[in-house]
Amino acid sequence: MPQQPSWDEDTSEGGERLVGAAADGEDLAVEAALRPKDLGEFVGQTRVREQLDLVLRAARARGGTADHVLLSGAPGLGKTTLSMIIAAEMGAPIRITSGPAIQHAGDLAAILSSLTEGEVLFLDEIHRMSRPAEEMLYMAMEDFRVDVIVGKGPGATAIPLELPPFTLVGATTRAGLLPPPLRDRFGFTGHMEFYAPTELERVLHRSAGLLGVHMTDEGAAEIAGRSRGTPRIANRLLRRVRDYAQVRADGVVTQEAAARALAVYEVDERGLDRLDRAVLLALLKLFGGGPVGLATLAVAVGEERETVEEVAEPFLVREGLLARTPRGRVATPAAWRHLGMEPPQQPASGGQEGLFGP
Ligand SMILES: Nc1ncnc2c1ncn2[C@@H]1O[C@H](COP(=O)(O)OP(=O)(O)OP(=O)(O)O)[C@@H](O)[C@H]1O
Repeated sequence: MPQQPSWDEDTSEGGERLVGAAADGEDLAVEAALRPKDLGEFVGQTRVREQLDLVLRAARARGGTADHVLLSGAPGLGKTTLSMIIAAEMGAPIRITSGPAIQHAGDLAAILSSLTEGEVLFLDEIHRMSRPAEEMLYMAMEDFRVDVIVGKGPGATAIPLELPPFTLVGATTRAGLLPPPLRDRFGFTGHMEFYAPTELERVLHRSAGLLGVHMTDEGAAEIAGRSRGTPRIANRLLRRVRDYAQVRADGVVTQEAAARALAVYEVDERGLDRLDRAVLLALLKLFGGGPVGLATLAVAVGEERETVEEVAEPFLVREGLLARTPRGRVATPAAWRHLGMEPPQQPASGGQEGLFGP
């Protein structure tokens, strides 16, 4: 059974890796300038964009606020950007917070009671909110009302507080993590997909234009192919290639400059970095392609078990280069080919016929 990688895992050390999907300090500094401002500028995600366009147009035509929106998908695919676009398209202000920042129901009550009519509340990592806050949110979403508890013990009283209508935009890496009562209160759920290389090329051309970087189509294609389907990574790689082009070339991001620059940073043509390749190499060279247990594999690459499992594996699984099986980790034929080796004729010991089948 192929495993569904969980995007949460890909974030753990994301900020420290050039190909990590979580935002690092530099990303945060430049991302504001690169964010598309309306749905027309937002590249890709055709289905979500069309569905959202209908939701927003209908709300505008009714002169009301838009339904609550849930956006699910891996980090760096544009959930924050989309929430800002929702606010802009509705001509409404936006308040941004996150699940981990709301640990007490009182924190949430304070935010909700200060919202203005029609305001968009963006709640990132909504699955990480505390239980009491979550329960308060149910009522706020449905009835635009919260009960503020005053006092403690038997003398505690609930004071109802009316809220102005608002639009909650929740973001989560996995919609499945949300309790059904919360999930059901969203009028619309958009699933963000990884971007196709041609879409990332458009993201890159747009960013290059905004950053004043000269880039050829081939240069964009070279970076797009290494960006792991993620606009945040594409923009980050673009900045590193721009540096290289400035210092070692004539400032233009060509295919050659991009390939050379990303070789310096050890990001290969498929977007694998040093750690990803070390895991695959150990699997192929030391264990004949597996199956091998995670702990053994981690020792072989000199990394913590969690680092291999949470940082390297999700992308390798997603790319179809590695499979997690009940008997251990197994390299697929694509992994052998990616590292320039011939896959064995017979399945590696352990009967992985499925992987080597026709
Ligand atoms: N569809 C898109 N078109 C153009 N640029 C995009 C698009 N999606 C994302 N980006 C760019 O990628 C960067 C990261 O996007 P964003 O912060 O919205 O991702 P996110 O899904 O909210 O990530 P996280 O879950 O880590 O908060 C933004 O700076 C934005 O410029």
